[in-house]
Amino acid sequence: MAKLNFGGSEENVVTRDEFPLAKAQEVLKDEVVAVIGYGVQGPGQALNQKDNGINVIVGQRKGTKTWDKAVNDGFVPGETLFEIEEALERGTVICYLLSDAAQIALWPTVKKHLTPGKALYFSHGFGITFNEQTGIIPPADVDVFLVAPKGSGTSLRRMFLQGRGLNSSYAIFQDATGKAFERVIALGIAVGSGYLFETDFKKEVYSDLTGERGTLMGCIQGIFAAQYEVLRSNGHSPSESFNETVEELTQSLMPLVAENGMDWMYANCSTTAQRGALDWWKKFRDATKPVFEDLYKSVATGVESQRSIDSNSKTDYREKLDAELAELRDSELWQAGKTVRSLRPENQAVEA
Ligand SMILES: NC(=O)c1ccc[n+]([C@@H]2O[C@H](COP(=O)([O-])OP(=O)(O)OC[C@H]3O[C@@H](n4cnc5c(N)ncnc54)[C@H](O)[C@@H]3O)[C@@H](O)[C@H]2O)c1
Ligand SMILES: CC(C)(O)[C@@H](O)C(=O)O
Ligand SMILES: [Mg+2]
Ligand SMILES: [Mg+2]
Repeated sequence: MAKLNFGGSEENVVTRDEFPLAKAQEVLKDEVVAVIGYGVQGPGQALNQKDNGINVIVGQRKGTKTWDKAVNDGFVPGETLFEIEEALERGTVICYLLSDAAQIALWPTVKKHLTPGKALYFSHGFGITFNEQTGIIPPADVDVFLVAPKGSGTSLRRMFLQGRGLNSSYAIFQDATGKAFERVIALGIAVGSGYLFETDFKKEVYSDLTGERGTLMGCIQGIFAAQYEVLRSNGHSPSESFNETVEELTQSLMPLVAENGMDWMYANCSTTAQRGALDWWKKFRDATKPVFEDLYKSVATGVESQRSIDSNSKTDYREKLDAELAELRDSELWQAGKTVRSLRPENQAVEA
């Protein structure tokens, strides 16, 4: 394991150089990896493992759309695709990739099949950290660990197909066999991680819930909406407001940040823009920091996990989420975005 310097702090990181795919295949050669759940992470992780030569099976409810999706993706009923209980029975590693809320309902069934020496794998610290809310308390004689890809399962799969890798964090909650470390790292490599950085279950879930509610998803939509509304109320057209809020960010500036950091992106903009951005970023930090403090508190006190469990355990949770997504999609901002996206030359070429 390499110790790398992250801005002055040393952290443990496992890279593909020290743990190549061949080693992962060797560690997992006698394992049956059962992926339970085929939503967003399920397909990404199951397909990457399949393509990496791991003995992977999928557990799904027959007659569901996701069962059909697994078949279309190449999983064969009776060979590599089974009803959930049968997959739980066959699996020596159980990748528990139902939604965090759904994991609660299926837990008694999963627990029944966790015989000594098996491994219980999560992609989030949620179920274990908030076990007073979830009731997920594994038996002592199984390994329990997580590999949490830091991005969507869709990106995990796309990047794998491009020969790239998404970074993931890993954590071991319970090492019953003495082999938890090699098992979790092998799985991390097999699911398509570029590298794996060490954390624990609580830190993973606190940071993840904060990030997705914060800059990654919640906050970014919030600041997009705020700037767009100010531009619109001052007489700017929808296309101009959208371009100056979203399109330029995703198409031009964020790729520069991804490539070489914020100062590199700044340096590739005018000195006028640099002067203004350097003057204004601290005001935005100071304005939003109290909101982030509230958010972290809400995560750490279990308010966010409880809200997620309560809303996503309802039978109509999907319809409710879809209705709220449609509201976003139908807003002027994102409708303007739809037209702007259609004007991208590469999209016009596709339509032609
Ligand atoms: N979505 C992501 O890209 C992502 C990224 C990192 C970590 N994670 C974590 O990975 C895990 C899986 O997340 P996901 O987003 O792939 O889940 P998801 O919301 O897509 O749901 C996964 C599966 O659960 C099934 N399901 C829902 N309710 C069920 C029930 N009552 N009984 C049986 N099956 C049911 C769904 O049909 C689906 O097949 C979670 O712990 C999540 O936090 C997700
Ligand atoms: C993809 C995310 C936001 O990183 C993940 O945490 C999730 O919950 O879907
Ligand atoms: Mg998350
Ligand atoms: Mg995340």
